[in-house]
Amino acid sequence: MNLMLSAAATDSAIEIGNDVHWIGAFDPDLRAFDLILRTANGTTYNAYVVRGSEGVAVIDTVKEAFAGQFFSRFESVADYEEIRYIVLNHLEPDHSGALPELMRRAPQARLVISTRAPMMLKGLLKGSSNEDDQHSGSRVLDYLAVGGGDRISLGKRSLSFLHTPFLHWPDTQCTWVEDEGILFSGDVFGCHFCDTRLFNDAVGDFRFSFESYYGSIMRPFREHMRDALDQIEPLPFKVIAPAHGPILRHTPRHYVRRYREMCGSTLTNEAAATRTLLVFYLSAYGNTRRMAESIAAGAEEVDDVRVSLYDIEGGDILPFVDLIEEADGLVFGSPTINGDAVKPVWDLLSSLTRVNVRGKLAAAFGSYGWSGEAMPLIEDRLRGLKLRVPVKGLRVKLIPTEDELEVCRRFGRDLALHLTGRQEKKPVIDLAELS
Ligand SMILES: Cc1cc2nc3c(=O)[nH]c(=O)nc-3n(C[C@H](O)[C@H](O)[C@H](O)COP(=O)(O)O)c2cc1C
Repeated sequence: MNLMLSAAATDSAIEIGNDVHWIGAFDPDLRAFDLILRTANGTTYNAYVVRGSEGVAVIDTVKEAFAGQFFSRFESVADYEEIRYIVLNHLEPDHSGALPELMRRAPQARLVISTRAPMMLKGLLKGSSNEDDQHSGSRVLDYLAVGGGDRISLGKRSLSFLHTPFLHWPDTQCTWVEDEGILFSGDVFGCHFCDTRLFNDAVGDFRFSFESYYGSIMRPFREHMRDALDQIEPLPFKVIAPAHGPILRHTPRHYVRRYREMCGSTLTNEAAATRTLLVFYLSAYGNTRRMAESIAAGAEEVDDVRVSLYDIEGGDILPFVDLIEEADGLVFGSPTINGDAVKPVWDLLSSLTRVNVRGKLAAAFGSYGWSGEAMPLIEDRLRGLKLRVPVKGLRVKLIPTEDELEVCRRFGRDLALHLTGRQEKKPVIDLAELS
């Protein structure tokens, strides 16, 4: 069966509840989303229209290139003059792309955004170049900013809002249609999976995509996710209508439960009371390895600190992401090769964008021959990732001597003491300056 052909043939709205329709777009050819997420069979941009006794509300739009599908589907169930509200659950361009044109077609409509959205609205619309768009852009700034618990009315039916910021943009919110039990959850519970059968009980198996979307997009914000789930779980929802992928009408609570599991603690750390310090390194000739071992040994001397030492040469770095998320301190060691740190270290540091590492303690070290760029470059990256780098990094020229290994041991001890808040006043000797 060619699922995409059937989609192309019918650009009409799909009913998802009583007077509630999906008017989104299918994008079956997309293979990489936002540069970071690979998709197996594309994605959908989900937009919806909710009818009340006094007009309709549109919830989200689609990516600009797919506006044709969106407008056709809208026109199959409503007229532009009927639109009272255009609700954007967040302003990301894949959901706001058709907004300027929709505002032009429905000049009476009021834009409804979260209280965190106005600061970004102007920035998103300033790209409009022709006069009409400029005009709609300035109109768009006449918005209604809503917070948690606020309500807008369509006569007998009303829409209310959940304040769920940072999932995954600062301005994200969810929209709740109580009488139908439909939660329009934005990107939460979404995934990149394109199947025109649209509902979770009708489409192919999309679990891999649901999980990887959480892992790449939502995971860095898991504290915010827990707050959002606290608000979502008590709702008597029958349908969850996310902004991408299948609409969850069959056992939607399973997906909420899965999110709760995924945003819980990833590990069972037997020594939960201790602080954890992870030391990652690579070493071609054993010099950085000797430094790593001495650093780990020094950290081990401090009570209540559990130290783990990992050689990341050639291995898969993904398993470390869970460990990193749970750890209190991270230390990275690399020799300098051709004026840089080596690739597995950069790969591991790149993977840190998948988790929230802000504020964790971090440090860098490594052996070098003459220029020694690796350590300062790693340190810069750690600071860029908003890690805390309280102890200056450590470099040893070529093979570490016993004295230099002793400095490494003190460096490790110093880091561990910082983790426990018991740091000593005396700073570690700066080997880079001695050599
Ligand atoms: C191919 C190659 C390139 C290197 N490039 C540099 C460099 O650009 N700057 C530098 O300071 N050291 C450079 N070195 C020296 C290493 O950093 C030095 O030998 C270091 O002690 C190796 O540490 P390891 O045993 O932990 O791998 C280079 C070494 C190799 C083998």
